Amino acid sequence: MKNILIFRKFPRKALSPTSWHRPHHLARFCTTPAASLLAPHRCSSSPSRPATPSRLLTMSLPKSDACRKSKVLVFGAGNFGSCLADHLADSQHEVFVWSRSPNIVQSLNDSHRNPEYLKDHIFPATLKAIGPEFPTAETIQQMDVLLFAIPTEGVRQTLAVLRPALDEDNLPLLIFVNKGVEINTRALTLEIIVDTCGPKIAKVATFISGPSFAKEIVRRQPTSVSVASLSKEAAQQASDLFHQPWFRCYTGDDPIGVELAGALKNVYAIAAGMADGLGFENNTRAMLITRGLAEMTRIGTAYGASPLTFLSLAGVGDLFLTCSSTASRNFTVGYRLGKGERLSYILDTLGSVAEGVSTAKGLKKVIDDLAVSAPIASAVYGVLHEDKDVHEQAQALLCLPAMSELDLPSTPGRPAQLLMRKLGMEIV
Ligand SMILES: NC(=O)C1=CN([C@@H]2O[C@H](COP(=O)(O)OP(=O)(O)OC[C@H]3O[C@@H](n4cnc5c(N)ncnc54)[C@H](O)[C@@H]3O)[C@@H](O)[C@H]2O)C=CC1
Ligand SMILES: O=C(CO)COP(=O)(O)O
Repeated sequence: MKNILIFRKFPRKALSPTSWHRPHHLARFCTTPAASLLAPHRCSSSPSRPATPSRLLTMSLPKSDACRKSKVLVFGAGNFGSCLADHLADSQHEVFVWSRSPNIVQSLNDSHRNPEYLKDHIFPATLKAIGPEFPTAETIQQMDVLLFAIPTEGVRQTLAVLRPALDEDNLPLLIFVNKGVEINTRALTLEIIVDTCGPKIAKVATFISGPSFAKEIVRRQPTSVSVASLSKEAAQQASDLFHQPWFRCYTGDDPIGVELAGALKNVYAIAAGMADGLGFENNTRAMLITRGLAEMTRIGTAYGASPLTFLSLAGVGDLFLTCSSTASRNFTVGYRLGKGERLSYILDTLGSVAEGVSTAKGLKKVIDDLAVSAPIASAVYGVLHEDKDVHEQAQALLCLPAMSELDLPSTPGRPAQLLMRKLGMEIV
């Protein structure tokens, strides 16, 4: 598979070695390593800012191209956009975050806080917020990296506005972290990029996905993610940008699988939440995670992704995380449905996006097109979008006939092949 590499090299100065040992906010907040191991870091004038366990602070990364300072623009100042902006600013990159909310822009710039998301967190003073107007072409063209942290339904519109500012011969690194499928078109983000920006740009787009709650990343809890692109070099550069001892990156070349895994696991997290809400216990959750993984792998293989990708951080890693924690918004939606709340009320009061709700709709069309067996995803779709009763759907699932445990489709690959053809590439 031949890729033409057209994005810019990071042209930035090398960081001082100490900056890899200790991100700047920790340098500001931590006094002695022993104190930092035992207690959250304190700022005299502001509330606590918990940080990395001190032993990690003494670890250094090998010197490489990663040690270059990049100019990064993050689209979206929700939970994940803010959290990744925080991480990159702490790694000494020059980071700008764009928000549609004037209140968020002002608060991030004036008090280094996001008034709507990660409210307890104090962001690095070097992080600059811009908006609510869309960034100008001049601003965009100054960036080495554009990072998209908005829900999938907003990606097409954002890229359409952005496209005229992109120069195909001098591209920034383009990184996407959303986890969803577009409802009406069933498109993955890679396909949305082909449609709005063309194949040359899509070939170097990079996807980051994995078990990564924003609220834990800002507390520097060790986290690992999959980083995938059709371009090996783009994946490596994205990994270099993000990789730290507390944020480990693993590269791969199956962006379709990584994207699908990230989108699908949200639907199974809703199923696991429903089971919890209905009062089922640990055996049931383990069953849902395992059978959910089997379904995800079947859908992914029928789509043309590698089945192995579903065993990655983006696959089983994220599935396990979101199916087993009330910190997951998707799990919470399911839990509240299981407890009898109405979906419209849950979504009105959730305060943040749960992508599994819209993905279940797009996914249903994908499952029907591929004629693949996905009873759990279909049951979730029934509750969310056909107003079916959650108890009845659970009962119907439990009454399915016994079946073979490992059953992958024999003729995999149609949608991925079509997508690769749009990209002017073939699956090898
Ligand atoms: N929160 C988390 O821990 C993680 C989230 N993600 C994914 O990242 C994506 C964003 O999630 P969160 O930041 O958590 O959601 P959020 O609900 O906290 O924030 C979303 C942000 O995007 C903005 N937005 C929504 N539609 C937009 C549009 N059309 N144009 C521009 N901006 C728009 C919102 O105003 C908000 O600032 C989702 O796809 C999610 O699945 C991925 C990994 C972890
Ligand atoms: O994807 C996530 C963590 O990896 C976040 O999950 P939720 O969107 O369900 O909160």
